[in-house]
Amino acid sequence: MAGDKDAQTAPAASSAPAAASSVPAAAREKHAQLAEQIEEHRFRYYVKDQPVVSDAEFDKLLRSLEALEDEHPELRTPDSPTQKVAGSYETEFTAVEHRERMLSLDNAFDDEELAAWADRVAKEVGTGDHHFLCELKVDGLAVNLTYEDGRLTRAATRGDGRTGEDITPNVRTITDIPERLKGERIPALVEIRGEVFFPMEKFEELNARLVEKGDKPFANPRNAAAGSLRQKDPRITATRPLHMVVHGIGAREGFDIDCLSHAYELLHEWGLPTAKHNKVVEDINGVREFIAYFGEHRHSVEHEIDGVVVKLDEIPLQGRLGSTSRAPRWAIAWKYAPEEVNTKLVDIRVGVGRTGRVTPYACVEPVTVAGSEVEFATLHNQEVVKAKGVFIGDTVVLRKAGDVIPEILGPVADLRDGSEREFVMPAECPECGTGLRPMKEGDIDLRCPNSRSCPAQLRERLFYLAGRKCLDIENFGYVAATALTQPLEPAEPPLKDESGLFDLTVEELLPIKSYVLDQDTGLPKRDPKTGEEKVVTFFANQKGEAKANTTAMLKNIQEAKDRPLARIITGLSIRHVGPVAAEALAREFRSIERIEQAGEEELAAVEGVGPTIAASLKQWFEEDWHREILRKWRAAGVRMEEEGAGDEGPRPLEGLTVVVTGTLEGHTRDGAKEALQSLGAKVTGSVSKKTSFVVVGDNPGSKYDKAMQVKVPVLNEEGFAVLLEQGPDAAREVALSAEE
Ligand SMILES: NC(=O)c1ccc[n+]([C@@H]2O[C@H](COP(=O)([O-])OP(=O)(O)OC[C@H]3O[C@@H](n4cnc5c(N)ncnc54)[C@H](O)[C@@H]3O)[C@@H](O)[C@H]2O)c1
Ligand SMILES: [Zn+2]
Repeated sequence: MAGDKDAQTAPAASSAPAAASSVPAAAREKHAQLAEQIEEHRFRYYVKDQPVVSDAEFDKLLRSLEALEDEHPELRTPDSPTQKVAGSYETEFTAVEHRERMLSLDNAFDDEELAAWADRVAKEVGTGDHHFLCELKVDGLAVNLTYEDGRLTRAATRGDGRTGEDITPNVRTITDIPERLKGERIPALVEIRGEVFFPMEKFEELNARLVEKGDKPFANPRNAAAGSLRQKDPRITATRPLHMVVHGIGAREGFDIDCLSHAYELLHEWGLPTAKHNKVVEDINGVREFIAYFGEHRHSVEHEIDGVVVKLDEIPLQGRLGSTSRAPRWAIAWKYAPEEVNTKLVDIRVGVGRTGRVTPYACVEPVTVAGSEVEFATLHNQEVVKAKGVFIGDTVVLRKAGDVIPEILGPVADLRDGSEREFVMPAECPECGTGLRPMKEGDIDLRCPNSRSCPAQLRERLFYLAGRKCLDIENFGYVAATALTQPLEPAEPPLKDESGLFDLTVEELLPIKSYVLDQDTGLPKRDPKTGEEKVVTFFANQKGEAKANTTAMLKNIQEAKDRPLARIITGLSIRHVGPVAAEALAREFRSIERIEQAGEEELAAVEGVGPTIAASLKQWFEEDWHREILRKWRAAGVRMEEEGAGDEGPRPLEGLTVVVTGTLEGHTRDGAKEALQSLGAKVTGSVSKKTSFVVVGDNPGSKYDKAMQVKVPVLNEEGFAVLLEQGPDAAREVALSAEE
């Protein structure tokens, strides 16, 4: 084996140039170099579980080698990396032979290659009926499970396809994998192939644990799966949340099957973890649909996927197509655009948000991933930075999944040279210099407590207030927010907090000169030509008159006074009070004044509010300058009440607290709620002694029992109508009361 391994790391030696070769020396040398690099990467990937390049980079190397061999077929010797499944390495595990070879897969990188493969299949299998089985390509590591008379007797990694590593004790710790198959038609022998994976949502936790112990964190979940499974001590494997998905069958005895898809059904009955999303389709269009569908729903699958594997479903036809030394001809892998890339973590800086939260973020060497260029990635808080085990200067794996904001998965620890340094959370706000602190005991997040005049917080608040979720003021973006709160000139900004927003005059705006700040970093943008910080006169034109946008902005600000109450509340940037809570508050209290007057418990009882938000609201109203904002806005004519709140009809149910449960005929749940609320009742979600009535429809559930327990009057459909039409006294008379 040792000799074998040497040959793996120096393939050029074994394919020494034949004297009369027509291949130019340069091409030969290039080939040798590429082959060596590839073998090195494979070793790091398969044996050390610590690759130093991304899969995309690796695939590119392999493709270049293939291209070179296309050009000079003489270079395509049997020991070229293009012809082999992977390396045969000597490792800490006992080597075991697979009964049937475990192969890799050929790739299709575009529709043309996919269609060419489907055509080739059709040609080879003749005119007969055939189907394509579409499977998801699970991103993990391949294992081979041998079951003899239904008992798991061995588990192995893929290795070079013929010989793998014996990892039986480790695999026995995976709960998905049955020790014994159950059910009928259990064969004398069957090799089950599948992919072991590590769930994304558990990944951060694992790295945090490793870092705490002083061990190297993993760069991504795939490496975590491989590294967890390939542990010398299976007790360590047992602590890792590994799962498996079955994706193939190897050698078998006493097990005749016509289609792979049918075989999976049987495997499922035996208790094996088969895939949930497989689909048999008629033709290449069906394949395309499957690929397109999961391209869009990639992240609603329970494991990471990096593509789709298309297989000929009919097993006899698979046999007719056969395999190359590396891959079956009856299957092909379609790879989605990679979501993970490697890049350099140049720096970690901190940004200050609208509620004062100070968030570290990563500045990386710009890379393109999932179609867009990424320069920054959030790191959430100082604990997350520590838990991820990343240092400034590290090469890191950056992930951008769908619409999700980019994140750093982990460091490529094997590339460290000692120059990397740990991130230290600053003690002071980068924008106003105030000392940072947690707002209450136990908080991980550090905040800048200077919420009124910290320029970053004010700028962010104002930008949010003018934004879509709140006042939706057109022509009022990040530059306007910057210019109004921290201009270069004049020295006094027009706004020192948001109280004066509706009193702005055009005269105040015209002289303003300001930087253009980058929203991601809060730093001034620079002119690409001169390298100097950009300064703009944002509101005035060259003649010193108001720009059309400025006039429009001022007009839009005035119009925004009439936005619905919930949007005004959202715009106050009260901690924890997002649009949903603001809606609930507006619906329940119908005016800012009533919210201010409400007790903490009363606030907390509102569905969608709760104790955290209630406490935060109370705190907010305690600040003088917050109340000043409300006073000035009110004076400027901003709507502080729900429409119709002042002139509504009688509120006969004022003071009542009602719970609605089960389905009521003639009302939706919300409809019933609104009817009650419009008459002044408060509607809550949980029954207590303070509840005035519980309205029950069909299938009322536990709230009904609770009502009976605490002896709250219960109203059925009819009782509910009485309550709405005749009020609480009449309703009490028709209530179903608890049996004494
Ligand atoms: N970053 C690196 O340094 C490095 C080094 C070596 C390999 N790699 C990566 O490892 C991957 C491994 O290459 P490979 O040769 O195994 O080829 P591959 O991953 O492209 O395809 C073969 C493998 O896919 C897996 N698979 C997942 N779902 C499957 C399904 N439904 N049906 C069948 N098989 C399924 C099987 O384990 C099979 O062995 C590539 O993505 C490559 O980029 C990376
Ligand atoms: Zn600050």
